[in-house]
Amino acid sequence: MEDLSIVKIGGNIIEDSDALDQFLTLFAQLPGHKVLVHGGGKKATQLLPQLGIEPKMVNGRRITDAATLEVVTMVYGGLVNKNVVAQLQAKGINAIGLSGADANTIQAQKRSVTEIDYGFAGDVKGVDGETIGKLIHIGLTPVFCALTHNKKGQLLNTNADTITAEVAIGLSNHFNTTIYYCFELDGVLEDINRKDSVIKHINTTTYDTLVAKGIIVDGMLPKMHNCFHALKNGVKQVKIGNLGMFQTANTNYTTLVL
Ligand SMILES: Nc1ncnc2c1ncn2[C@@H]1O[C@H](COP(=O)(O)OP(=O)(O)O)[C@@H](O)[C@H]1O
Ligand SMILES: CC(=O)N[C@@H](CCC(=O)OP(=O)(O)O)C(=O)O
Repeated sequence: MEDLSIVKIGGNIIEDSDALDQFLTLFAQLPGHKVLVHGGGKKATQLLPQLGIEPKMVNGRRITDAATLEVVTMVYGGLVNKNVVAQLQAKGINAIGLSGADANTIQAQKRSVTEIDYGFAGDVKGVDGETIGKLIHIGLTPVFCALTHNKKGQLLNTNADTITAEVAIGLSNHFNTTIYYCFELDGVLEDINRKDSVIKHINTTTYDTLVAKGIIVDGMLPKMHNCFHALKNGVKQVKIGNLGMFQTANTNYTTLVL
């Protein structure tokens, strides 16, 4: 099987035009088959109050009422996705922007209501790895936003880290997949105030200790959960850090192991 890289770009990079340009240059240089997934949660959180809608997050996931769904559809599927695609085209990459509804690539179901009603938030049910693989084999580079659908006409908002893990799992029957979760730091840090305190390897046991010590918190919690889920379901490697670092001999990033 051929190798394939799935790269997730974090919200803080999307917000900074210079950092985004640098990131997309590195992504364009990445050899072999590749897929990009982007979020944009930060942009949505900034825009929602300007439109009179209060942003609400619980455990790193957005409570998505009907008005919020309209805004995130415009931001993730429109503004962010189309800008990223246009910038990749300018760098010689034949990118194609996709939501999960496009070519029915990612089906999801509305998250069931337990003690929290997340509204139009979607849990992924299935990924059509074969169709995504065909797009890749005709020379296209898929760029996924954080939107899925339920195949009954309803768009759903799905965490971009989850989309990354599920698309990687769906492609693992067709490629040897490696996930790179990229954000503004070099990896998971032992001390959030010391950028050089990167933890090089995390397994499920050390993860539990890091959570118990309060070292891994906030957005890092669902990200790490997605990392282990991917490794348990056919993804070969998961790395967290900075895309520039992965392309050098420097190993000062975080590698997840089971
Ligand atoms: N131990 C840690 N090391 C690094 N980042 C951490 C850690 N614990 C929590 N974080 C937070 O996780 C964030 C990245 O996850 P997330 O909020 O999902 O952002 P993104 O959209 O950039 O992927 C970091 O910006 C940081 O604030
Ligand atoms: C359901 C849910 O939480 N969806 C996320 C999707 C965007 C995202 O994940 O963006 P980042 O990766 O930049 O955080 C949200 O609306 O914030």
